[in-house]
Amino acid sequence: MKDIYLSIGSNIGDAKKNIERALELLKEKIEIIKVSSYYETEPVGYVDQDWFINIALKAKTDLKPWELLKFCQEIENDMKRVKTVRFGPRIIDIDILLYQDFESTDETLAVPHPRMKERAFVVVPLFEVEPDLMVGDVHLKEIMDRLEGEQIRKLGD
Ligand SMILES: Nc1ncnc2c1ncn2[C@@H]1O[C@H](COP(=O)(O)OP(=O)(O)OP(=O)(O)O)[C@@H](O)[C@H]1O
Ligand SMILES: Nc1nc2c(c(=O)[nH]1)N=C(CO)CN2
Repeated sequence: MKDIYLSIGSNIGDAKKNIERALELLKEKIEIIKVSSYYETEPVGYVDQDWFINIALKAKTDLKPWELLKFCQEIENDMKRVKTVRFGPRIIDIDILLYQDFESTDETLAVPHPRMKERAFVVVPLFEVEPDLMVGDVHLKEIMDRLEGEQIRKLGD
């Protein structure tokens, strides 16, 4: 079994429920080890949209990297994700952040996720799940300390 880290986000409808549904569907093929708190996060990239709810999780799986991508995309499709503008609103978005020590720069599957280090909505929940994580040769704590001031708060705070 390989260790994997995923990021999940939603900003349409009941975002928390959408994420809970995605977690249920993910459990069919991956063993979830730890899920972060739910975070309300300022939209990044395309700002004229509602805030997101984001989480990160650690899991174990026997799926190969591209099988995992396909599985995540099937869940997005099952949940009727409709593509609009780039970085725009979505019912559910599941990104593969890390897959054991696998590395790829392929456009269809880039791992470690190429934009994860600059995104507080990824790094803050991930830090909660695995504070000692290394991303390549950089400690996640160092990445956290370098983040710009993008707004993020735990749901309910
Ligand atoms: N690590 C990865 N996890 C998920 N999808 C990936 C990854 N690397 C590349 N992709 C590809 O990205 C494509 C577009 O994904 P998507 O529409 O979710 O992008 P986005 O969420 O708008 O942007 P971002 O990738 O910056 O989060 C997918 O078709 C998928 O093949
Ligand atoms: N806060 C936040 N902003 C985003 C998100 C997201 O999940 N959370 N996803 C995006 C597309 O990848 C673009 N912008």
